[in-house]
Amino acid sequence: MRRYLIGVIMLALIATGGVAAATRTGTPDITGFITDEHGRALILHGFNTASSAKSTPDAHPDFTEADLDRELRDMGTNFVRYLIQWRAVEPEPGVYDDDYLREVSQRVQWYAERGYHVMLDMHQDLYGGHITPEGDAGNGAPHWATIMDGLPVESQDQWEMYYLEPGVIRAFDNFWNTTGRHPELMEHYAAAWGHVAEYFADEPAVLGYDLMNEPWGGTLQGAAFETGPLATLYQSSIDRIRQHDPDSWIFVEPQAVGINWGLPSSLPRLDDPRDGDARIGYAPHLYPLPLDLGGRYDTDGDLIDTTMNWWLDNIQRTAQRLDAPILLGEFGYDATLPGTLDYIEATIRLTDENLMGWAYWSRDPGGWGPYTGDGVAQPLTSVLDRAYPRAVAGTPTLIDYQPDRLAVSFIGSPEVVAPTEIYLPTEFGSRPSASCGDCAVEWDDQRRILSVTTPAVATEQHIVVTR
Ligand SMILES: CN(C)c1ccc(C(=O)NC[C@H]2N[C@H](CO)[C@@H](O)[C@@H]2O)cc1
Repeated sequence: MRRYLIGVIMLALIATGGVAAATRTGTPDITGFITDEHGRALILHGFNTASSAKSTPDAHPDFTEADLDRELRDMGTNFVRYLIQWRAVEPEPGVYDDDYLREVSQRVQWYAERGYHVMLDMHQDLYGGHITPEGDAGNGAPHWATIMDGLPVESQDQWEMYYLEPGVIRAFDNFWNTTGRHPELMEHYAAAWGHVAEYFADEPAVLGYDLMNEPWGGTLQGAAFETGPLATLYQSSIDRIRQHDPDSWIFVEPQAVGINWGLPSSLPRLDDPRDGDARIGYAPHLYPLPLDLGGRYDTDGDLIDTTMNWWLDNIQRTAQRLDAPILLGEFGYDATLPGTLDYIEATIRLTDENLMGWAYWSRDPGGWGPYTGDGVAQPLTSVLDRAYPRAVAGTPTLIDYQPDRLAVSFIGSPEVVAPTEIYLPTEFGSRPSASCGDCAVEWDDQRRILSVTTPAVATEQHIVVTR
């Protein structure tokens, strides 16, 4: 049955022109970079932290400062897609819980003190916890915004199937105002983002905001959804954020269904009213359909590679339309299955080749995660512990990682005088050497970061670090 489904999907993807990208050649289609306050291009490596925030009463992830120290020591990450919940931000209509935001801020400080960049993800799955009386399915929206008009939600063994329940579809249709009866819900959501941005506008560690996790259009799907209420919500949220926060990056996601798998998105370009260059980022997720159907990279690797290339071509096409840099907001799989570590490595190699950052799904303990529930490191940590350029003093043109060396090339800039920072795992030893032409090199053995200062000129710079 699974093979049949995969065959049908291949035909569908071929029909949509996806197969045209099966054999990618040439230089990557780069649509800009996420930059820091020094003008450096950021290559972000980190985790979604954490799925547990969906169900904890206080909406904070089960994650401690010691957990972060372990992650930094073991994998040298510099980024977090940090899950927050609308239910906690706005527990009653127009009433914001600043105690919750203060508690979020305390956790943001953990990251700030360790040089991380934080993206706040207004996370939802299945609309919200109030789609079932037990609160055991969805997460995100508060009770007052969950309007199902009495339609049923039957218990489901597979969590994704809740999305097809009449009550859940109606909750989404009321939120998107597809019913025409609740325009206030999207207005509340955008205003909540305005309040969050007002709270964090002066927090330098907060890189930006991911406006909605994996949007679902209810009865409205595809282009009608993405160019309709989804674009409307994004634009009103951007406008609300920019009333308080002129400089943070604002990230948008396509609808999850189809695009996670490799199909094209119709998301339209959005306007950033800030002074200066737009700071809108595109943050799609990657879950190749053959894996979603229960495949494994050791047995279905060729098809997975093909769909990953379709995914790449389609997200780059959307990013060009949005004129936005790409950040892979989620990817991951059951790391206890044969082949998964090779899949994860292949995904990270794809992000290197296309000069994009990523957030692994997720930081939670368990088969997909880097640690067991007892904090014991899993083999996944070794795959994710990989040399990479955290910040680049210009426009990156190459990231080429091999087990014994890392090559980074970029076009320098007179406006960027801060050094290029490269994280090196312990395999590179405590005295790594770099060839970098006319440059100055500084090694921080504690943080395992090599700082390379190159001429601030608009010529191509090449750094090669060897073990
Ligand atoms: C039917 N719909 C709308 C649907 C189905 C499946 C996913 C999904 O697997 N998403 C991938 C991962 N992302 C979330 C967190 O953002 C995780 O719970 C999923 O494993 C999303 C939407």
